Amino acid sequence: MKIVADENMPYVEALFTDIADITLVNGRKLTANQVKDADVLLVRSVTKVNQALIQDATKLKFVGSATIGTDHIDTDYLALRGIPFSNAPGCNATAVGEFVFIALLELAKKLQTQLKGKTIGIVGAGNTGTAAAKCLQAYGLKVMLCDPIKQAQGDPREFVSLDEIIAKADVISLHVPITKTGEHKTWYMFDEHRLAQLRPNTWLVNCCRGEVIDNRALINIKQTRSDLKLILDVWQGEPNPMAELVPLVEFATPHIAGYSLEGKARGTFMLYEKLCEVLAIEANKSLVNLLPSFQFNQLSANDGLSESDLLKLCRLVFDLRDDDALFRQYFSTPEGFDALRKQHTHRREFSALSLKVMANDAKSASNHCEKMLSALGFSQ
Ligand SMILES: NC(=O)c1ccc[n+]([C@@H]2O[C@H](COP(=O)([O-])OP(=O)(O)OC[C@H]3O[C@@H](n4cnc5c(N)ncnc54)[C@H](O)[C@@H]3O)[C@@H](O)[C@H]2O)c1
Ligand SMILES: O=C(O)[C@H](O)[C@H](O)COP(=O)(O)O
Repeated sequence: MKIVADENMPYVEALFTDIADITLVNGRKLTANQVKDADVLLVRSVTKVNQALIQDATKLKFVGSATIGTDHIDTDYLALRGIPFSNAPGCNATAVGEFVFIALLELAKKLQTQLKGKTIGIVGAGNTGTAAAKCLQAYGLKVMLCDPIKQAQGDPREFVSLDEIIAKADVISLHVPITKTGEHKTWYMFDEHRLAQLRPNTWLVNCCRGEVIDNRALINIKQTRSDLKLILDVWQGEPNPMAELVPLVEFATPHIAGYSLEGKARGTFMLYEKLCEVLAIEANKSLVNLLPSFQFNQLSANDGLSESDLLKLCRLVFDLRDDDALFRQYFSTPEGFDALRKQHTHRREFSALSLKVMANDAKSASNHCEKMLSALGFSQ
């Protein structure tokens, strides 16, 4: 049996060697010829899986994408061919949630202000939006959720409209899939008109898909609205972001919000489990055994962490400034965007770090700080 897999999918060899021969390929440049004798195809978001790619792959019995998004997959064509498909919903939600939290702490630091006290609007309350809300609420921030689809499905959480988020939130973070049609389409959800409605000093975060914001309109509005602050992990036209936009952005990263080591491992592992199910074989590997130990195993923190202390702690698992600096230097070089993603030093999730909080006051041993760090996801 032959598995063709994206070379940027970690742990493929560790998980699939016992099942099949593995050929690793450049996912962005994958050709129909490379796939034609594959039994299994494992991709990431950069590979368009459609009729043109797989029509000659007559032996194909499974396609997996180690991603949350499925906009690169022609699922109708796969269904027509009767080829089972699985993505990896939720695999990198924690990574995205922590990315948003850390990026906002970084932005507050850069602007010499505080994140504490701000009201956050989350647009799209699925896996990643919920994970972001969890971190932000753990830090005591007021979070508003907008998700008309979940609301209509009877999700018991409280929801508000997008207009209310735009009118009331200090920070807006986007967590929707890219959809081009229908009542809730998200393509250019933030077009010229919506961008013009943003309140003074709004912080806008996009780590879902670039085309949810009209990037040309964003460039135009930033020319006159320096009060708007931007954190962009995703870009219209990847892998070629609009060069004029990058200097206008406070933090710029190459679509790596979901790139924690845990998130990537979870994505590959979910496909491993699914393929075992499809092939009716036992899944005898374990996810825990894949992950290396973290270099900072256990730390003690003093009670009463300031926002600045909290950011220092977060930087131990992920220092966003490194990715931002590399992005500005290399995004416009040939293949620079993809190289930055490939060479991204996989960060860990908060759970990799065990923290013991030393109470300043013996009476407050079970203190607020300990609870907050635990709710953020740090181990204890
Ligand atoms: N930057 C990254 O590294 C990264 C990582 C993971 C996911 N993503 C992207 O983020 C997207 C969201 O991921 P997820 O795991 O949260 O997906 P999800 O499917 O769990 O949640 C998406 C939510 O958006 C809601 N939604 C759809 N249209 C909406 C609209 N018009 N207004 C408000 N809400 C709307 C849906 O009802 C759903 O609850 C993915 O589709 C993917 O494109 C990016
Ligand atoms: O949709 C997703 O899951 C994310 O966008 C994912 O992080 C994309 O990463 P890629 O598959 O391109 O490595």
